[in-house]
Amino acid sequence: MSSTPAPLALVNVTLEYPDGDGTVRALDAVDLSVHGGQMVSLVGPSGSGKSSLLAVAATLIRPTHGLVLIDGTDATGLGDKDLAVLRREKVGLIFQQPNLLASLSAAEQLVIGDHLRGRPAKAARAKAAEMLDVVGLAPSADKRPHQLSGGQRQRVNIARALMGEPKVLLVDEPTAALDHERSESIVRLLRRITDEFRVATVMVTHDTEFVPLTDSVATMRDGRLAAPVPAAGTGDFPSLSAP
Ligand SMILES: Nc1ncnc2c1ncn2[C@@H]1O[C@H](COP(=O)(O)OP(=O)(O)OP(=O)(O)O)[C@@H](O)[C@H]1O
Repeated sequence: MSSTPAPLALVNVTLEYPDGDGTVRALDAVDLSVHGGQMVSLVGPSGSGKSSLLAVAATLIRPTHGLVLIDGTDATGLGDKDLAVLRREKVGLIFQQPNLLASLSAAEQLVIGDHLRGRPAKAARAKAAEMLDVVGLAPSADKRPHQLSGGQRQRVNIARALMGEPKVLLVDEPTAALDHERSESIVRLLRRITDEFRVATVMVTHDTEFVPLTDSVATMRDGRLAAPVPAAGTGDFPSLSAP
């Protein structure tokens, strides 16, 4: 066993939102630990707390109680500035909608936010080229969003999330806007990235057919998270062993 801390650990996390005179408990004593190279599917009915869990893990929302450990650092103990740095350096976020800027090329989408990391422009451009290559988009580096397919735009989104070499990748419904074939290739890409970069990945998904491509599946219900179970055998996925 390695003594390296899990890149992502939520310990007894509770999140309450104000609701009229009372509160809604969106997360209720959630424990989750994700290791480098591990990909966890997060499933559960609408309103069960999946987006809340991602937002807390991303340090975008502070939990009401509990600890959020990112690469061993307790995010709940940090001020806003340090939190922003931690997020930028350790966490990659991939939402359903790529949110790309219409006037920028694929490469420019990756470079534009990168100056906040203090990387020189030339190195940022080289990193962007490298990451576009990782997601199979090197030939499209100069294309703007309208010249790319939905799947390609999602690949740009993924490449952008990798620019800071994150330890944690949080992915919210990455295939919601895509057809079956493109959805499968996006989940396979996330699987490969998780393996190659040894990142700790949590993917919220409604597409349970892709769950077997991940290592384990954790189910949310009413803000409570059941302990993850192995994903293998949770669905019929004949092409699972294909590269
Ligand atoms: N900003 C908010 N203010 C008040 N209540 C909220 C807020 N955001 C979420 N909630 C409530 O918290 C609970 C969990 O919501 P959350 O969006 O995390 O669930 P979800 O599983 O992601 O749902 P979906 O699959 O529909 O996206 C729900 O009862 C929801 O109504």
